[in-house]
Amino acid sequence: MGIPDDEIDHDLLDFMRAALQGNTEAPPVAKPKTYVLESAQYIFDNAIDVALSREHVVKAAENIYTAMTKKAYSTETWSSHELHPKEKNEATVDFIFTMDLLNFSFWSELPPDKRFAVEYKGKTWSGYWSLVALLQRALDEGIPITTPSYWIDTELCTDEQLRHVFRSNTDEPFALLEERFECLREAGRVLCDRYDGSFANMIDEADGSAVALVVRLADEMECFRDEHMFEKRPVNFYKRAQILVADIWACFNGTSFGYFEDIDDLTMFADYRVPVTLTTLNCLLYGPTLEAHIKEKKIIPSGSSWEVQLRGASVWCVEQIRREILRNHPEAKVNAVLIDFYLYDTAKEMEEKGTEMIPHHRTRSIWY
Ligand SMILES: Nc1nc2c(c(CN[C@H]3C=C[C@H](O)[C@@H]3O)cn2[C@@H]2O[C@H](COP(=O)(O)O)[C@@H](O)[C@H]2O)c(=O)[nH]1
Repeated sequence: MGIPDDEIDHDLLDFMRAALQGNTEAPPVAKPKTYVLESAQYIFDNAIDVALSREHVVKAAENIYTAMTKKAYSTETWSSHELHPKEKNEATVDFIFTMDLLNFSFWSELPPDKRFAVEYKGKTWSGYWSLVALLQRALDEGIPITTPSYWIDTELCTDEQLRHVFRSNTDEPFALLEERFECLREAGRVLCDRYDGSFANMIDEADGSAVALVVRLADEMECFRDEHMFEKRPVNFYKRAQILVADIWACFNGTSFGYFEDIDDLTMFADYRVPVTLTTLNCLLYGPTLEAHIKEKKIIPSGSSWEVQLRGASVWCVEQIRREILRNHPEAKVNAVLIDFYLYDTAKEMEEKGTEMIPHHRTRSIWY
């Protein structure tokens, strides 16, 4: 069986053919690569504690395609969420950067009325939405929490002030608060030193490539460098760098700041919520020891073999679902980003409905 077509570098092949015919023009600039999909395939091929069910992937692909089509699931869905910013301007670019800089580790072992929560617009928000709510709350209070130059202003942006921004409406503090402050400081320094204090300028530098922007984020900001070792090899997930670019793309409907020619090259975002949906759909399977560990809500250390297998298999599973959908529906407007968004929203809907699901895995880190 030959190499799948979408893994052949056609630019390189064209260049080699031309060179053989004596045409020695400058070679094409090598396309940047995140190596997330290669990492996911390597992890999956060498995993012993996770597996995929081909039969359920095929079934899930059809069900997901049907549901997404019925819901007309598209980039427009992103802005339909109540708390997501609606304006299509640079302030929204700053908002999304801040949001995805801090988009990690919201899980809590406390019951819903005791876990970290933010009251905003008459509702109580937890998880990812508590972050979006507290950013909106700070802006309403006149605190420029989405402005990079503010994050490095030691006079105004004190830890005290940040603790006020991240205050909870319960007794539980936000997880990894100090690490979040460090993310703001580091990103603030880089954006102010190199991009005139604006992520929009960094988007410009990527020149319409989502992959180049993800690579630039991981290269230039340690807090986006979601890289680990598995079986003696480096593996990349770049979850927050990828979801940042995806959120910009979705918010701006692929235009303006959200224009990216290679958005389809992004992968699923390896978090702790979507694997629950994949498991509930019986696509992602855990070995008995790992499954028992997850069901007992025991900690899985960041960077451990189990955690890397779980994240890699989730990315690879969504890739198989994506390929299956496009195999049966070549015209479908789906990519890993929209499938991922749909799976995350489905996880939240199932949670709301009290659907019986395996608990999400417990890893505490700044990566997701
Ligand atoms: N793979 C993936 N992971 C996502 C999201 C989102 C929210 N994305 C919004 C944008 C478009 C979508 O329609 C959503 O409206 C958050 N997360 C991750 O989940 C975890 C939070 O879980 P919980 O504590 O239950 O809120 C945490 O790791 C967080 O980083 C996503 O879309 N995909």
